[in-house]
Amino acid sequence: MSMIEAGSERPLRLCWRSLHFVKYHGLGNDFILVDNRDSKVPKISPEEAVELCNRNFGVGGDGVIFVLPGVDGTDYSMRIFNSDGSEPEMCGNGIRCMARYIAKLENAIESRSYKIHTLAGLIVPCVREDGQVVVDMGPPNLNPAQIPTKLPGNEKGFVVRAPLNVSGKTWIVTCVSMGNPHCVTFGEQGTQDLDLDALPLEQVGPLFEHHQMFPARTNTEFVQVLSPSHLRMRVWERGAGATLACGTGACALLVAAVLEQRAGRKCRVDLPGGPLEIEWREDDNHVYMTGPAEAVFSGTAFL
Ligand SMILES: N[C@@H](CCC[C@H](N)C(=O)O)C(=O)O
Repeated sequence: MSMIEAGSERPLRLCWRSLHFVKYHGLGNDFILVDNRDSKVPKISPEEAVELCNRNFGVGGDGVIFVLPGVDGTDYSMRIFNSDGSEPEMCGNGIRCMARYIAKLENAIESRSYKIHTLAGLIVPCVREDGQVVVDMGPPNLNPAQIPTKLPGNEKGFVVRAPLNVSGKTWIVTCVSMGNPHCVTFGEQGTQDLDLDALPLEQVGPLFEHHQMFPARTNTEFVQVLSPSHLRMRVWERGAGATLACGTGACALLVAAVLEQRAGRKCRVDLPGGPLEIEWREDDNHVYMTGPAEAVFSGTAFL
């Protein structure tokens, strides 16, 4: 028999199982981290992740990240469930948090790199002694079919400065995958600069996320160019909504800014939660992200 708790649609559980977790954040993009090294299967379901991420009825977070055993010679594997229960291929702020968590679990006392298998391929974070984490995010993918987007590529086959009609307004967008899909815009057609503070993100964000041109939905970065080495962004994340930071998004916007000849290959990217240093190196075509990741608290959740 189940009873309904006052003020919620949730049945009152008469028995439950417990789950140890550690809460981390990367510039305010916050995650519930689970030590899942004893199993190849995540300890909780996507539905339970939705409950855990609820900021009133659960722990609260933008996602749940699992530290799983490595495969094919990697040290570990990462899987993540967004706060809506969907599973993205990669998570930039999240992998910095995971690297710090692994260093804690291993009682690492010096700088250490980890080979981590993800659904986006091999990602290599390095925890520095100052606590900053440098992540080799791999190469960007500009192939429209693999981003994926239905927007047509230009003469080089890339979606760069393409028009996208969003509820009657034409935005100019560049699409990049960092293992997960990103739609980057510097503003509407015919406008010079995007006023990020005036942007109605809660209204316009979902229109991009669920746009028919993005069969797997998309993360969307709205960008202001402060200088050729200094960018500012707000983000509407696929499966999480408006977040304070998006690491893969910061990488995608740097690539888009270079392709649109708005910035150089090494930039400071200001997100609402703080700055990241992003570099798209010509020698290996990889994107590198440097930023913090902090543990906030640990606890036991009841499921
Ligand atoms: N905030 C993350 C991105 C997490 C996944 C994203 N919501 C998606 O569904 O692709 C980051 O820092 O990259």
